[in-house]
Amino acid sequence: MIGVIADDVTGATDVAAALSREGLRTLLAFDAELPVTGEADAIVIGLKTRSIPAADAVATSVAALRTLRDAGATRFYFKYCSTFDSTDEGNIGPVTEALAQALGVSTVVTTPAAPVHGRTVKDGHLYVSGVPLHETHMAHHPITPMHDSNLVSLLTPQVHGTVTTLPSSEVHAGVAVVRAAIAAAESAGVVHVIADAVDAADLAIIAEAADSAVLTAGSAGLIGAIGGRQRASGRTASVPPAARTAIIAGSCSRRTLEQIASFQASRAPSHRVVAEPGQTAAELAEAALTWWDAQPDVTSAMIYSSSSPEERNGELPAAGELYEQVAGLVARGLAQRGVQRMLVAGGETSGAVLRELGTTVAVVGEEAAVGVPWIHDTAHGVHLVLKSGNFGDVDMFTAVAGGEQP
Ligand SMILES: Nc1ncnc2c1ncn2[C@@H]1O[C@H](COP(=O)(O)OP(=O)(O)OP(=O)(O)O)[C@@H](O)[C@H]1O
Ligand SMILES: O=C(O)[C@@H](O)C(=O)CO
Repeated sequence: MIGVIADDVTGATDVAAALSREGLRTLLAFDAELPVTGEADAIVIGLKTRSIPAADAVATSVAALRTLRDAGATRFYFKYCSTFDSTDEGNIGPVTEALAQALGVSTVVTTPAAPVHGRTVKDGHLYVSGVPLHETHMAHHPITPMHDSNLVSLLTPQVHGTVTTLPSSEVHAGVAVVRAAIAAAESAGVVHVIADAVDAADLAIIAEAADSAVLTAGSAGLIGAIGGRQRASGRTASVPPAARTAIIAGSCSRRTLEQIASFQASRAPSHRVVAEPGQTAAELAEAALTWWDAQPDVTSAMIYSSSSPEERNGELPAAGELYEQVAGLVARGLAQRGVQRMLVAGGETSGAVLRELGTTVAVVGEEAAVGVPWIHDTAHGVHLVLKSGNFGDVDMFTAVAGGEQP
């Protein structure tokens, strides 16, 4: 069985979708330590470790590894963001090295390439739809602004071990050559091998070459290819009810801002959360819920704090954390009001929502967009779409919320 540790919850659903797409029965959990039970080909544990202090991220990830081992996992994957969201302190490097150490693994093949999401790695550089990472909106990310596209330069300050690349010339030479390159890296004491990959065929070669690897790392791309090589017992799907949808957006990624604008252009109601100095999360959430209560009770509606880099200039320090708390409290209030369908935009935002809802496990359903599945928290009766900031078509909010009204 495959065990995946994901550094945020939208990333976890992205992986769960990739594995389900390959026919693997996939369980999704959101607690590092809670035992996971149930028949599965893969278990994905979604954490909220991307932007916390590295030591905490390491401790939580190693705890999740123990949980996955106890559940019967025999090979492991560390899922980080396809835009390599991290800083010089981590957490991609420290977590990879801690997991490797815990598993007795000396060399880890790693790649953020996710061609289905437009992420490719060429000559050790990361591209988003063909544009070098640091020239994209990721340069303005509120938590992990990315100012470089060279993955060796990005990873090296985060790690103790040596970092090298697996160039596309070797990937294209086929499985035997890649296998030999990995073995050579192992002999040379290299810890991190960053693989080039621009399409599914490249990932398939890397996955086959890494067939015996106990630990690999990257985005949903490589693990999807690894999953495609496993025996699959057939996915389970859970269908959300046709009911009004609440959209909660905290992502400030460009695509989310476009989706918000498109939803508003469709004349759907929306409420913007803007914190004034001294206001608490509870007050802001209460105001948002009062607004929600005033909407017609069949209407899908959106509550959002997302804003452009220019708008965020005037924000209070620590605004991000405040807005995450607001999102969580709003979700809890909506669930208490019987709302069964929620779309949450943003990984950190989604983590806060799951925490407030008390969601610890979920069943993976159909994809609302590529890499964005519906998930069903059966314990709390809520169906959720946890959307990575940059994922989904521009009209995704309207598509998820519209046409589903009773
Ligand atoms: N108006 C705002 N000003 C400052 N920060 C904000 C504002 N609105 C939201 N935020 C914060 O920005 C961060 C957005 O991160 P989040 O992970 O939710 O989105 P994302 O990075 O776009 O998504 P993903 O990680 O899935 O790509 C959160 O901490 C959120 O609370
Ligand atoms: O890899 C990605 O881009 C996403 O799964 C993600 O992690 C967003 O938070």
